[in-house]
Amino acid sequence: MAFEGLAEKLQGIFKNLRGKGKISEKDVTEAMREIRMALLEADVNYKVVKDFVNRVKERAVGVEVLESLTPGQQVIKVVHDEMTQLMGGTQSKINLASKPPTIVMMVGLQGSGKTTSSGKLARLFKKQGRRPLLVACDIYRPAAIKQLQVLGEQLEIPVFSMGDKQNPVDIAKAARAYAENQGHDLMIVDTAGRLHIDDALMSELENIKTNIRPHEILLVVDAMTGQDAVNVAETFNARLGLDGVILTKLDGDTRGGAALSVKAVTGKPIKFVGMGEKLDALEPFYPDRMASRILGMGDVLTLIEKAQANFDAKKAEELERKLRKAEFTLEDFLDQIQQMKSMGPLSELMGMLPGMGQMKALKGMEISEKDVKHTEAIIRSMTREERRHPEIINGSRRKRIALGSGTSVQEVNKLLKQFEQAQKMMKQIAQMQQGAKSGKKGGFKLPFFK
Ligand SMILES: Nc1nc2c(ncn2[C@@H]2O[C@H](COP(=O)(O)OP(=O)(O)OP(=O)(O)O)[C@@H](O)[C@H]2O)c(=O)[nH]1
Repeated sequence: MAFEGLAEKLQGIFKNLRGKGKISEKDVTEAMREIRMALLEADVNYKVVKDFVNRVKERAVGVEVLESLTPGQQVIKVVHDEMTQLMGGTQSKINLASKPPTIVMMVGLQGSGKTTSSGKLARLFKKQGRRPLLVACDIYRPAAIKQLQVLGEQLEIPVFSMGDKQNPVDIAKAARAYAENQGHDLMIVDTAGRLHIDDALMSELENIKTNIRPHEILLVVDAMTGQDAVNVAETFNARLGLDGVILTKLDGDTRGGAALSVKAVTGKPIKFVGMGEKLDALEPFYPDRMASRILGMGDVLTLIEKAQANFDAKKAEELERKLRKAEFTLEDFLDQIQQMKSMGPLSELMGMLPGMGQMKALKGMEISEKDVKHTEAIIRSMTREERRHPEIINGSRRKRIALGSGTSVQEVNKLLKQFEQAQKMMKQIAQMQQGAKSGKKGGFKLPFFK
């Protein structure tokens, strides 16, 4: 996960502060020195670090912080606020045209994830009820047009292309006429990239910009390249005037410097972040939520949104009913696993839970894709009766299930044990829920259930 090293260090520093009943200016100075080091090690631009630390320190040594009842918490709040500001304060959205189609021009270096992000963005807009058109203007990289066409097919979004013999400016102009004709309210233009910034690339992009006057120019940069990404953003901004940035590959183990420096250095906000290779792995960028993730406070809001987008409301209701009656079967267990899987990698989900980032022990416990596949295979190899009444699964049945699922008897045993524990836990939760409903002390409500 991105930011892991930084998050760990910051949490260590905060733990120290929280542990003190009263903190002095000297404590703050010491903490700021450590924060400065942690940010520099995370590859945040040195000037950005300097300004950031100065701002935090100025606020943190104020009377309202030091004299407060919870000075440690107050310092953390100041860091959170300033970090949110550093990344742009609030979410920045795409500029939409008052008269459609909105034209979004995607620019960036080769391999930054430009073509993939064009597809992901088109998908997001389609989900919001728009009619996007993808436009293939990268005539230099032989496979680029094909790549966009394949993405278009997967997403069921039309792709406009005129092959690689026409001038990109002409293609873009023809695409706009086509979009107007066909009632597309949005077009996303995938332009060519180069390995390095060069004059020919910039001139071509300027030319396209002058001719189609896009409402939004988005630069795609790879978070893994750290400060290089920030330099690239500065150069593109100087020549083209960007509206925003898409930071890709934030699912990798980047130290986080780019995310924290781009806005401060270029003045242009990050609008989306790429969180994986899959086409649904593009998220709107919320500075406050990202700051929470970095500071180990979790990102419960994004987690809830993901859950809402992926969990089937009917199934959730059904599950609640079963929970109440303590009728949780292996079939439900399989359903749960499948729904969890569609929310994305477990490691990413755990990073969004408050305090989870710190729990090193959990890392070892992480369920791999392979485990999930085996669990699915085992449950699928059971008969309906066995799934509903696992207590009938005796030795010979276990052998048959192991054989059928291509696993071992030990794995089948392990799964049945895990299920038994899950069932016990579910029973307890159900009892506590009943307690909560009847107003008994100690009851609590399950998240995601009304
Ligand atoms: N892990 C991860 N991989 C990504 C992400 N975004 C893109 N990629 C991968 O990065 C690689 C390059 O992406 P492309 O979209 O082909 O890059 P491009 O910028 O269009 O490259 P050119 O067309 O050559 O300019 C592909 O393998 C993508 O799957 C992301 O957010 N996370």
